Amino acid sequence: MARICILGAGSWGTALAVLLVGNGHTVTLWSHREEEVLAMQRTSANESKLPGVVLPREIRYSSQLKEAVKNQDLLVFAVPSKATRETAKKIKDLIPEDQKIVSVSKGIEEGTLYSQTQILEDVLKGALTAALSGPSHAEEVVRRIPTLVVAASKSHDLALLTQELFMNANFRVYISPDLLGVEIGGSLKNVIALAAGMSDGLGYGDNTKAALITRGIKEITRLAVAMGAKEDTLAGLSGIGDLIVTCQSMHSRNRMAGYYIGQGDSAQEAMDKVKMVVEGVYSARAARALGQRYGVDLPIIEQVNRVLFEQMDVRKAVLELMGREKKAELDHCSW
Ligand SMILES: NC(=O)C1=CN([C@@H]2O[C@H](COP(=O)(O)OP(=O)(O)OC[C@H]3O[C@@H](n4cnc5c(N)ncnc54)[C@H](OP(=O)(O)O)[C@@H]3O)[C@@H](O)[C@H]2O)C=CC1
Ligand SMILES: O=C(CO)COP(=O)(O)O
Repeated sequence: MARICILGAGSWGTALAVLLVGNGHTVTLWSHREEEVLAMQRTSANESKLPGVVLPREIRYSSQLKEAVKNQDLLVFAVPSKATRETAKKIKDLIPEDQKIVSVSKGIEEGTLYSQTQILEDVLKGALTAALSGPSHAEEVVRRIPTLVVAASKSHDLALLTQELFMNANFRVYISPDLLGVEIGGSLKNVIALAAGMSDGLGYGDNTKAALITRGIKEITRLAVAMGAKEDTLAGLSGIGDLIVTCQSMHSRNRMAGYYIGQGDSAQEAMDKVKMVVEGVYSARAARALGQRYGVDLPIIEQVNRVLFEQMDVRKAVLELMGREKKAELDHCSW
C-alpha cells in the first residue's frame, strides 16, 4: 500500500481521496484553506464540493504543504490548472527530485501553452509525471458508478504504478504512452463542452449537440495530431469519451457555464453561478493559440473564444459556423 498526497480539495481531489483510501492507501488531502481542512475534519464532509457525501475517517487532512508532501510515494495534482504552476513552485524544495506525480487536472496554460505535466516538469525538473484522464465526474466516481479512465506517462513503470494504485472493481484504468494526446484531449474537450452548453442554453436540440461532439472531436484530433499525438488516443477515453460525458452530463461544470452563456450571461457571470472551476474558459485562448501555432483550423473553438472574450452574440456565432464555406466532411478525400 502506498502513501499518497492529493493537492487540491475540490470535488475531484476529494472524490479521489475517497477512492484511494478505499483502495487501502494512506491518503493526505491538502487544501489551501485552513478552514476547509477544519470543516472536513469536524464534519467528515466537503459539503460545498461533494454535497451529501460522507468522507471516510481514514482520510488525513492538511493545509500545511510541508507536512502534506513529506515522504509520499505519490503526489496527485488536483488543483485548478491555473494554480498548478504556483503550487508546484511551493513544493519544489520540499520533495525529492525524482518525485512521482500524477496530474488529474485538465487545462493548457495560457502564455506557455504547456499541458499540466509539462508545467510540472518545467518547475520540478526531474519529477516523473503521469496524467490520469477520461470521462469521470467526481459525483459519480464517489458513488462507485463504473468508470473507465486512462493513465498516460512517458514512463511505462509510472503508468503501471498509477494503474495499480487507482484501479478497483468500479474504476478501471487503462495505460497509454501518449501523454500529450491524453492531456490535449482532456483539456480541449472543456472548450467544446462550453459550446455544447451554449447550444442547450439557446434551446437547440440533440441534433446540434451531436454535431458539436462530432465536429468538436475532429478539431481536437486535428490539433493533437499536428502536435505529435496519436490519432487513436482522441478516439479513446480521454478524447471522444470525455467529450461525450462533458457535453451531455448534468454534472459538467463546463456545459453548465455554457448553458448560462447561451441564456445571456457573460463568461464571468456564468462562472460565478457554477461556483466550481470552469476549465474551458481558461483553455479556450490557449487552444486558439495552439491552432495558430500549428496552422490548424479550429472553427468551433474560434467561435467559443469570440463569445467568451469578444462579446460576440451566441446566435451570431452559430450562424457563422453554419454559413462557413461548403466543404467535404473528410479533411483529405478524393473521388
Ligand atoms: N470535478 C470533476 O468531476 C473532475 C475534475 N477534473 C479536473 O480537476 C481539476 C480540479 O477540478 P475540481 O476539483 O472539479 O474543482 P473545484 O472547483 O471543485 O475545486 C477546486 C479546488 O481547488 C482550490 N483552489 C483554488 N485555487 C487554488 C490555489 N491557487 N491553490 C490551491 N488550491 C486552489 C479550490 O479552493 P477554494 O474552494 O478556496 O476556491 C477548490 O478546493 C480541474 O482541472 C478539473 O478539470 C478532472 C476530472 C473530473
Ligand atoms: O473532466 C470532467 C469529467 O471527466 C469534468 O468536466 P467538467 O469540468 O465539465 O465538470
